[in-house]
Amino acid sequence: MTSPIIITGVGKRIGYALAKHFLAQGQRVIGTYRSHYASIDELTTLGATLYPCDFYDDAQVRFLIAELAKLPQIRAIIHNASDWLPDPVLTKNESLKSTTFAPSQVLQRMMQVHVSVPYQLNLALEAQLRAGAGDEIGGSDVIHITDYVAEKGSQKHIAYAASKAALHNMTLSFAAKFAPEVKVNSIAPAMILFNAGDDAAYQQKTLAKALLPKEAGNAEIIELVDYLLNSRYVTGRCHNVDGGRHLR
Ligand SMILES: NC(=O)C1=CN([C@@H]2O[C@H](COP(=O)(O)OP(=O)(O)OC[C@H]3O[C@@H](n4cnc5c(N)ncnc54)[C@H](OP(=O)(O)O)[C@@H]3O)[C@@H](O)[C@H]2O)C=CC1
Ligand SMILES: Nc1nc2c(c(=O)[nH]1)N=C([C@H](O)[C@@H](O)CO)CN2
Repeated sequence: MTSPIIITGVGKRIGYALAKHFLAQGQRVIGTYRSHYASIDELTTLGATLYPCDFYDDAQVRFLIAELAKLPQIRAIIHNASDWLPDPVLTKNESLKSTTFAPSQVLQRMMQVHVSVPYQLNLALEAQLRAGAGDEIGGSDVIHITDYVAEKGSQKHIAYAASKAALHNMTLSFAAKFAPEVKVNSIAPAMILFNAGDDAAYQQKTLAKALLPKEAGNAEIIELVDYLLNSRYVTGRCHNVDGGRHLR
């Protein structure tokens, strides 16, 4: 039985595509999901081991960690799960415009899903990651999927961007802590996949932000993950997949 690759947030889009990709390679995949879609049943049928876990629920996180800590070794952890929460809109006449969460709740949630849970999983699974390297320097991996806005900031997703910046800072710390067996890298995407509600005006405005105005697609992430997993010398770095947004 091969050492598993753990992927968080496999229910849809990039996480789902990553899980399918590794299953097709014959790789053992362990995934976490929050909402149950038909994709979850499909991944189970394809042989994935899946754990339901809402990262906002501490009891579910504790159970997930306890289960994963039973593994003897782990080939890689890909921290993909993410909640793209906008900042609440406040007006001087209202303490809080009709929005779902207060500012403190938005920041707490962003730090929980993008920082606290990856931090807890990395610390809890250090021994398994080192064992997963076999006898090879750089033989196992942690990948933090951040966001281009971690370096640029965002006027409408301040808490989200700050939490992604914190996630990348953990790449620096864990890369030093886990070497030489384990490589730790960030992948910072920009425009990979639009969402169903993104209208033509939004899409045109967003594409125009990059030198290469395109919706990159899952393959850009999958191929970079494969490159990092096959490397034995790349660690502690951020790998941008952003169409040259920084030069626009
Ligand atoms: N798509 C893009 O263009 C870009 C993506 N990225 C990053 O790439 C990664 C993948 O992106 P994408 O596939 O679009 O992400 P999505 O937002 O489409 O999916 C994220 C996954 O994480 C899960 N998730 C969200 N909140 C929680 C939670 N509290 N507990 C457990 N799971 C949770 C979601 O579950 P559920 O289905 O229940 O909501 C979903 O399966 C993310 O880290 C994202 O920030 C960065 C820049 C651009
Ligand atoms: N968890 C998510 N994070 C992000 C998403 C997403 O759909 N889910 N989407 C983006 C956008 O594509 C943005 O990069 C361009 O508008 C950012 N993060």
